[in-house]
Amino acid sequence: MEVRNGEPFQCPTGNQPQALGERAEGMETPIQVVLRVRPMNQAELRRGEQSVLHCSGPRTLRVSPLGGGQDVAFHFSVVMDGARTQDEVFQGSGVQRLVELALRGFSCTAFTFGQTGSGKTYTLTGPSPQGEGETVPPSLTGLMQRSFACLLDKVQNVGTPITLSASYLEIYNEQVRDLLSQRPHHHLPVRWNKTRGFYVEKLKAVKFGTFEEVMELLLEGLRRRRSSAHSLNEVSSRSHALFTIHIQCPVGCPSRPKEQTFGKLCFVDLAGSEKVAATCSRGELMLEASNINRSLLALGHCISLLLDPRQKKNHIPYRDSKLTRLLADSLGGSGITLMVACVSPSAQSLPETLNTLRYASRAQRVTTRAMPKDPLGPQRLGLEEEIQQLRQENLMLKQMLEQPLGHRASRRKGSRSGWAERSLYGMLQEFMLENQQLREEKHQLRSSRDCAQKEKQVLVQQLNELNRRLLCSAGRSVRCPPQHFCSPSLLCPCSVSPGHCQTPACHQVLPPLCSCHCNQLCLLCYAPCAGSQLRQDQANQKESTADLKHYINRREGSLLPGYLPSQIFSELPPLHVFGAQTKTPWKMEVSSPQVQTQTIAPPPGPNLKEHPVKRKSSEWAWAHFLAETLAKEETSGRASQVMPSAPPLPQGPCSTPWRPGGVPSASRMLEEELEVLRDQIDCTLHLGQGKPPSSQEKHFGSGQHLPPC
Ligand SMILES: Nc1ncnc2c1ncn2[C@@H]1O[C@H](COP(=O)(O)OP(=O)(O)OP(=O)(O)O)[C@@H](O)[C@H]1O
Repeated sequence: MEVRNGEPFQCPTGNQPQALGERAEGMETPIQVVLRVRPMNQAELRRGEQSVLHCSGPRTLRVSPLGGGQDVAFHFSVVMDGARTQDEVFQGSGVQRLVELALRGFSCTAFTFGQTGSGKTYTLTGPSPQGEGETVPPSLTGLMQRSFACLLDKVQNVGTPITLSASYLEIYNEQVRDLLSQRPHHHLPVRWNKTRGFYVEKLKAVKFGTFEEVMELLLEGLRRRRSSAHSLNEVSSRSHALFTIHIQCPVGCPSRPKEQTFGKLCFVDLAGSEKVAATCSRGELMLEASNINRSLLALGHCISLLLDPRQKKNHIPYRDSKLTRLLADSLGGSGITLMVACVSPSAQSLPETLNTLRYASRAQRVTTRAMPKDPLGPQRLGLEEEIQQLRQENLMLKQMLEQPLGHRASRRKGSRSGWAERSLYGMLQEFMLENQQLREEKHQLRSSRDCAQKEKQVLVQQLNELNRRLLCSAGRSVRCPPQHFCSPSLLCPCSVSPGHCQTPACHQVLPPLCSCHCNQLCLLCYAPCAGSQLRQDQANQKESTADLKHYINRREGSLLPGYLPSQIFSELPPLHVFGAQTKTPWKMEVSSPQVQTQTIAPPPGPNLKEHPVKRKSSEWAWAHFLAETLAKEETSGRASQVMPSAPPLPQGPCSTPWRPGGVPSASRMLEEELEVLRDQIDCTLHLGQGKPPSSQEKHFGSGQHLPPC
């Protein structure tokens, strides 16, 4: 391959688009590039600018730089200078061949490219109408009008009904507008699918059958197309415009008699690249110029990548702009493309002209694999039917989604989509039910946990109380000698830290454990009990002791003057001393809902009869102890011993005179009396426990402990 100007050069072979059509389909075919040089316009002539472009042949353009530099040659399929008429351009550019290929089902594109004011719109549509209602002279009409006429002429000659329709859109500031719509400012989205490639959704396609109809559509779009004036062009297009004719040929068409074809002929009038400084664009013009240049840059980038076969197989960034998306098929797909590069001969425009020439040189090396628009032929019919079915199914599913759930589930039984839907909704319902069950289970577990915690608190409280009782029982298991009653080594734990709790509420819960001073602590918190109650109890204790002393003296005093009672009372545990010894007052009476304080009826005595205070079990425990001691001493004969330290017998009336030798009978009487007293005490104590005393407990001996509380 020959290399010119540093780039590979493929020698043009005349009317290449026509040669393309004669070649086999599916072959790699380069983009055909026609270069048109417009004549110098009035402004350039007024400024006296020189021409730097020279056509040295039908396919060669030479650029002669100012200052006498070396000429640079560019070669294209066709090169046309400014003297060529519109008809010559149409005849020589190969557009007619494009029309033929479009009728055979190919997707054909002719687009113009160049800087602003270089003649692109002029080449495609001719000069702008000079006034309202003015039409372009037939001699000046562009490639489009001539192509329309050519197409309609061929269609009429085919003899079979061919459906023609046209759409016209512009890409203005990267927004697609329908130029045939009554709402041209409404933006249309660009979509893609496998069968159509990129396409504009909801783009209006208007059927036509005559030249007048299609010209009406063209003029309608041209009127709506955005254009503005700047320093280089009074009527400068500010958008890329795509006018597309859709050609639908039925089966039996001479070109492809066995299949239906869908050809396309698209004319693209690109907005011109421009330097903002040169056009003095400001505001909206500058924004438009920015968008135009950006999209043209994306187009040039795609073309550059399409030059490399490896890149072409990988990824071409068509999505960089709306323009490249809509030209994707024409550039790298199955279309046939003709590019008309327009340049100005003026030396002032040389930099932009060189850019256009380089751009066009690259573009003509891009190849497409030309294929009819509908290569599948009959298979397409089946695909279309399937597409139609899928569309209906899609529509149906959309309607079902809009319906209520229950109604939806009951419908469409037996169909595949209905089965899938039922499965999904069934699973959803199952999950919801399971979720609800788990929530309820969680709630129940929480309730059980709370109950267990409360139960645990109660059990811990009970355990503490049992521990306390156990410790108290352990401290009480060794009987204290009267003189060391509740010695410190045997103190129950509550006595270790007396006085730490002054809360009286818990002091009334449990019965007294024993008669030691641990009894005078709170059974729950081990705090000392209230002082007023202690004083009362001390008083009661004194009275109880006095009553007992009096009772014994009354019965035995005359027989054993000054001995037995005095000994007994000298050994009495200092109940009254406890209160005096301890600074903290003690409480002796403990009551609870379960165990009520038991009153004991004392033996009648001089003071007891009218004694208003009832005896408590703790008090009578003392009496029980004293009586038991007395009985033991009487039995062991200690009663004959005389205690010098014994206090004198109390003096008082005595109904029974004392007789020598009467001690045994008196002892027996006393023993009987003590037995009665013992029974009463036992009964009282067992009543405090809520059970009757056993026979064994009823006759516990002197060496036995007091029954547990
Ligand atoms: N071959 C030609 N013969 C005579 N006049 C021409 C030719 N080409 C262009 N002109 C004139 O040059 C002016 C600019 O042309 P045109 O509007 O087609 O440029 P353009 O490339 O489309 O510019 P833009 O990109 O700004 O739209 C117009 O007045 C047009 O009539």
